[in-house]
Amino acid sequence: MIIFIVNPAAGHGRGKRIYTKIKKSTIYQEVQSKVYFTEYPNHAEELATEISKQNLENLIAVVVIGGDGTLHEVMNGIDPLINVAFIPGGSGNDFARGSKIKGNPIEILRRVIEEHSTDYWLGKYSIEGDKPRQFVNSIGFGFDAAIADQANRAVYKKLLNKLHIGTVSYVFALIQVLFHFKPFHAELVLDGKKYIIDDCWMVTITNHAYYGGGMKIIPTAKIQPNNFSVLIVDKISKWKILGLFLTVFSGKHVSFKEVNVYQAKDIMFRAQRDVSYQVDGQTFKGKQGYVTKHQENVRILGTINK
Ligand SMILES: Nc1ncnc2c1ncn2[C@@H]1O[C@H](COP(=O)(O)OP(=O)(O)OP(=O)(O)O)[C@@H](O)[C@H]1O
Repeated sequence: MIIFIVNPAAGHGRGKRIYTKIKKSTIYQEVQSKVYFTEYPNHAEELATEISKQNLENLIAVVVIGGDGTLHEVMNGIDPLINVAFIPGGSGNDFARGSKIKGNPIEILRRVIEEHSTDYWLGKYSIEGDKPRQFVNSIGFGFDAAIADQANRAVYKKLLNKLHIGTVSYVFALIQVLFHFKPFHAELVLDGKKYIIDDCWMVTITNHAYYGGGMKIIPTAKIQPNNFSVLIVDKISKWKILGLFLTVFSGKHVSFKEVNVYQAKDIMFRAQRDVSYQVDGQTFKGKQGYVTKHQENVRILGTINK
């Protein structure tokens, strides 16, 4: 049996269109299934929690159709022993890029039924000592999160998304944030080693290479149990940060002298003031975060086996 959790609003209706297409396929008729549609923010998490309480012996996987935000919610509600699959229907879809989920939705569903899988290690994070939650792709503090925050709140985003040029809203937001952003003082502890960052622009902690809808934020980042890849940008000029965002799609930005990449499993971040941070694309404000790699793996179905 397969349980679908569909966010009909993801990707401006793409989630719903994908499920409609799947429903008409022959492979869908071959397998017993149940579907839940999300109706509001955090509903996917509630549904995943409910599903986890049911004793479903013949469950192959919970298949998420939506964006990275929906997957983030499901991962925070689901029992880690339940297999999860992801059919990208959002606007960013970085998890699909990072975990090699390729092909059209029917092909992905076929691989789910054939139980092609990849092990995946989530990140665990706690902000200001709050109850830990999990992230799928990345958590990042500073300039990039401020851009995402600005874009998420901007009135022009909806319009540009409708015109299918949503990325342009990030360019507008980048320019807006660039004018008023002030680097901050931060302290970072990577596996016990302390780093003082005087003019910190951003710190990003990732489970795989992709971010922000296809940017190769840390090109060398690999899915693995032991470490995150951590990117620090400091002491950079406003002009050069523009250059950084132009080269991030190719991954060439990591050769800038202001960009440093580390590997670490336990990370403590503390800024001197509240800064923007993003978790799997959702933006917030905070000062202090603790991030650690999840010990247990989850099994992601529908991937292209390596
Ligand atoms: N029925 C609904 N109507 C409106 N919003 C919803 C609904 N169901 C869920 N949501 C919210 O939609 C938001 C966006 O979902 P999601 O991140 O999956 O898609 P996306 O933003 O299009 O894709 P991506 O994160 O890959 O860019 C989530 O915050 C989720 O809580």
